Amino acid sequence: MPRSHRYAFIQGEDRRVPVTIVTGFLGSGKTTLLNHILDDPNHGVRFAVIQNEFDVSIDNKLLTNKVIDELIEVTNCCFRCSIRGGLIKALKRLYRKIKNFDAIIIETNGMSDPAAVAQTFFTEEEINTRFFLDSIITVIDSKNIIPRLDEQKPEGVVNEVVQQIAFADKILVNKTDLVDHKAISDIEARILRINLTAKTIRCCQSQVEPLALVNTKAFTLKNITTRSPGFFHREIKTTHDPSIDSVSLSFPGCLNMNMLKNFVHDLIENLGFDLFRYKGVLNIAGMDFKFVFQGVGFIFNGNYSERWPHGEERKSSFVFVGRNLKGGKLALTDCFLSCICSPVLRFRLGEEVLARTGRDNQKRTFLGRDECHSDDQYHDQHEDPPKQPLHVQLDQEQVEEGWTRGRIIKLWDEGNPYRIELIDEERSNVWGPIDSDLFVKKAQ
Ligand SMILES: Nc1nc2c(ncn2[C@@H]2O[C@H](COP(=O)(O)OP(=O)(O)OP(=O)(O)O)[C@@H](O)[C@H]2O)c(=O)[nH]1
Repeated sequence: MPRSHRYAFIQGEDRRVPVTIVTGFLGSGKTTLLNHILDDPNHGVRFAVIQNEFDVSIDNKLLTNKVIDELIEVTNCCFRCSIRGGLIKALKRLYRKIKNFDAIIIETNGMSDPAAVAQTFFTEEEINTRFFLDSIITVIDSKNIIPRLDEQKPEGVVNEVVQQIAFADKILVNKTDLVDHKAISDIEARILRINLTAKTIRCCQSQVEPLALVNTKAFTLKNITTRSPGFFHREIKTTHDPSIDSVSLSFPGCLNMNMLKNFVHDLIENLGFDLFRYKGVLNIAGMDFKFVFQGVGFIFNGNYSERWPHGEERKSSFVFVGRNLKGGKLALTDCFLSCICSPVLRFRLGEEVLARTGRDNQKRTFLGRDECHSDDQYHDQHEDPPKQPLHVQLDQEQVEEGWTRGRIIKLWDEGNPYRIELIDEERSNVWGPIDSDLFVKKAQ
């Protein structure tokens, strides 16, 4: 449906705007759902989106090029605190623009209590006159949900995942591609034990027909007060699980991609399951494109995305949320900061150097010529963001003795400080991954 033919939401006397709350644990697929709804050209609905972010704003950077009529970000002082105060302000800001959209989607931050968000629509008179709570949708990650449900919390601390399921009107059992049928049935049985009335929908990549989710009037006071008799009088608790913490930072400077690969690889291998969610946008030395990464547990995803706009300060930002990060908190920040490198290199274009290629001149320490792109390919590739998945190659243990004379033929080649043509029969090309004597040194 073309966007000029608006979907008629207003029926009868009720001219209020429907609000959908999307909740779900960290990394379950909420932003994926939002993107799916916003990308769908058929519904013709104009959306205002309110995103509740961690300390560092990264999610709106992941919602790139979307048709959003209003986007408001609500950043918490602490990633687990209630978003209510910020939400009320955001909704009031939307009063003035109410003609610009047909529906609102609120994406909560994964650790929020959906009941606290829902209460806003009943305790604030001003909000209740213009908006109504249409439904609470909880997205769950089929791969990780069971251990999260089974987690033993300290006395008085709520299990966020149980809360999110308990208050849902619809539950999207997402990431079904990562589990088998039996696991999905087990998950649905567990959901039923917590919430008897919510409709469950199995999906992959949060692919659910948008109009089955928005303006369905699935939220009813009868349901919520049956599930939670104290809903209206419920005190919003902010008792946090002390073992869950977040680390975030935004900092200037450019990062050496190869150092970063080593560090991220080790980090994920060591902390694995306890890393609930991590994401970031990084400024990689020698690259004109932002490197966007995100992950849940052991599943890491990273790629170059859009070009850094002219005039925008190139900064790196990241956020990690997990269990028992405390000890590693400083180490985590330090590791990122230790990957900052100087964009000014020690050697110049054309200069002769010694490249560390390994014993017997195997020349495979960095990169064989066949794997390097020709200059034409390089330029072609840079019209679009280069696709360089973050996977780890550099292992100091594997670097054997052996140096080969070569000539620098390119500076900052795909995140590597040097591309070197070796002076040998094959004239092989290798990358100098870090500007250090460990890898590239002055020719004698
Ligand atoms: N394999 C698989 N991956 C998925 C699926 N849905 C989402 N993902 C991936 O899971 C990761 C987290 O997805 P998001 O949509 O960002 O999750 P989120 O709930 O918004 O995360 P936070 O807001 O950070 O808590 C991303 O890397 C997605 O690409 C799915 O159905 N299958």
